[in-house]
Amino acid sequence: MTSPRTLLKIWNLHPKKQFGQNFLSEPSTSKMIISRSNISPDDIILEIGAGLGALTIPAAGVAKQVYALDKDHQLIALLKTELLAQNLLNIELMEQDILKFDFQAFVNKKNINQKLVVMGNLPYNISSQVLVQLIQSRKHVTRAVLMFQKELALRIMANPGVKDYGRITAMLKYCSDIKPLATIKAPMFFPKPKVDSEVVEICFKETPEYPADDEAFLFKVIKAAFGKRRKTLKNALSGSELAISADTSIKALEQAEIDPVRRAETLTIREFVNLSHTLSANILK
Ligand SMILES: C[S@@+](CC[C@H](N)C(=O)[O-])C[C@H]1O[C@@H](n2cnc3c(N)ncnc32)[C@H](O)[C@@H]1O
Repeated sequence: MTSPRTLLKIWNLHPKKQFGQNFLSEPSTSKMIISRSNISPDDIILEIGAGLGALTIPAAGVAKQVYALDKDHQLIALLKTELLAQNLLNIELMEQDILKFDFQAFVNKKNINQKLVVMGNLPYNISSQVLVQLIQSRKHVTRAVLMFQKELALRIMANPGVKDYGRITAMLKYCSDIKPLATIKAPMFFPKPKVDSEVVEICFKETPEYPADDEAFLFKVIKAAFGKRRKTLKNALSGSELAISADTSIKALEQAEIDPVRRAETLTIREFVNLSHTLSANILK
């Protein structure tokens, strides 16, 4: 594999900071990630941010099919040429912004009748948005193997009671199991980022352990609760876009057996689900 630095130089390109372009530069790192990802020959992969193909090419060596998207028109042109030269037939490149990607329309168009495995070394600036999008589209996704900046990876794996536990942590806990697969040190990328990265596997559950009657409302409650992190739950909820009074907030919290002066980061998923039920009952009254 030609190094990212050389390849970009040949094409007279520079890494684009605004697209979070830090490319994996060691083939052995890519191989290790693919091997820990446990891809099977039946898997259909959707890769977010193909870049120069560091994960795309080894993934295609194992999976049935890889659909790889990137927003950068110039990188798509570069990678298309590289893939043609290598005669790789089970990769389809798509010039596409993941934040505008419609999973339902995609599986319909490609006539895909199985859940996708999502992969990606995510651009750091859109990592959280992509996670929310995956949670909302998870009926099409069996699992996701994603690389994040270490700090975000630690946040999404945090447990209730610690500072790192936040809105996306709680949403993921509701519907998935997460485990770390590998730490990738900053010098393994070109250009070298300031921090290390972590590869994590997010396995979406068929059914949540504590299913909410209305998942969209549960996610609104979680967002409201974490909206004002330093406030107690009664104040965070009543001052939020749920537009409820302090009385309703206290009543719903008490009915869910949650002390109104607790803070969002102390709530388990079970408590969030109960709270979404008591809040909705009080709002509908
Ligand atoms: C961190 S690089 C990873 C590249 C490659 N997968 C690797 O590991 O070397 C992130 C890639 O995502 C692409 N990207 C950035 N924003 C995107 C978006 N909104 N939608 C799709 N791709 C995006 C960038 O152009 C870049 O190629």
